[in-house]
Amino acid sequence: MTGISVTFGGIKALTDVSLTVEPGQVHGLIGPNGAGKTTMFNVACGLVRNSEGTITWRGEELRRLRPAQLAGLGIARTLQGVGLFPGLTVLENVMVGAHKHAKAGFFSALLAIPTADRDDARLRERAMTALAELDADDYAARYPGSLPYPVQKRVALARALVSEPELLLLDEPASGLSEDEMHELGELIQHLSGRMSVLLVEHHMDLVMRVCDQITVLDSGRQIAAGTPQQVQNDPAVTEAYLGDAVDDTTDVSELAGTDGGTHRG
Ligand SMILES: Nc1ncnc2c1ncn2[C@@H]1O[C@H](COP(=O)(O)OP(=O)(O)OP(=O)(O)O)[C@@H](O)[C@H]1O
Repeated sequence: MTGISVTFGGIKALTDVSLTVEPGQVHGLIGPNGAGKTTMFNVACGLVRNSEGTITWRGEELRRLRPAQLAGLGIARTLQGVGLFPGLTVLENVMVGAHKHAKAGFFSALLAIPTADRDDARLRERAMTALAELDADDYAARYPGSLPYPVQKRVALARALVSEPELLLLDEPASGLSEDEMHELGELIQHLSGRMSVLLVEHHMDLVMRVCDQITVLDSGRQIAAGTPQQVQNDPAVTEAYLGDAVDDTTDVSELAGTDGGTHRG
């Protein structure tokens, strides 16, 4: 992504931000509240349109990226929160993520079209494999609403993984997780980077510093630093940006709590 700018109703949320997720690398996107991380992430998913800049994927410029195109491009994402379908079982939710691999497709399978039987079996197998990788296969027959939040997050991740993406976009995957669960998530992300690239938007610095190969730091919609975890940690501009945020947090943290990232920083 090169020279990305985004304007919301006259307000610039991003100004000339560039980042490249290299193959097989974990790229962290960090910054204080309201820095523009979610906006940049949403541009990468096709949920927000950039007013300037270019997105290049597999050597080709994507002129108009739409969320529905992602799977076909080999890109999968998880969003903040969980976003599972409450009326489908865990297994069915994950199968939705795999449907591009089936000839007839999951939806034909739901309609019980006979020719879909073989595809359905393949989908189930793939979905079960993804759930097993996330240690969530025991919950296959359960409904998401009956499961603890961290398990729901694992299922959402399984749904993203089942399409075997080349690039996985993760928006705050550690939110709501315990220390132990976060540690496991870190190990999983490192493990996954053996077979895909990862763009990680995350507030938990210890996780970011542990798993990322490269980090881009935003503040007030601008890129203020980029480099390895060590380079970024030693960058005075980064410390300064976070120090300012800590002061803000004491005043408006309750206002920010429970929002989905489209928050204003006083
Ligand atoms: N849909 C929107 N309409 C108007 N302004 C928006 C919208 N989404 C984000 N913004 C603004 O754009 C800026 C960047 O917000 P963004 O949510 O991308 O930051 P962030 O770094 O993800 O923040 P947080 O860590 O709090 O989630 C903020 O000033 C925010 O208020």
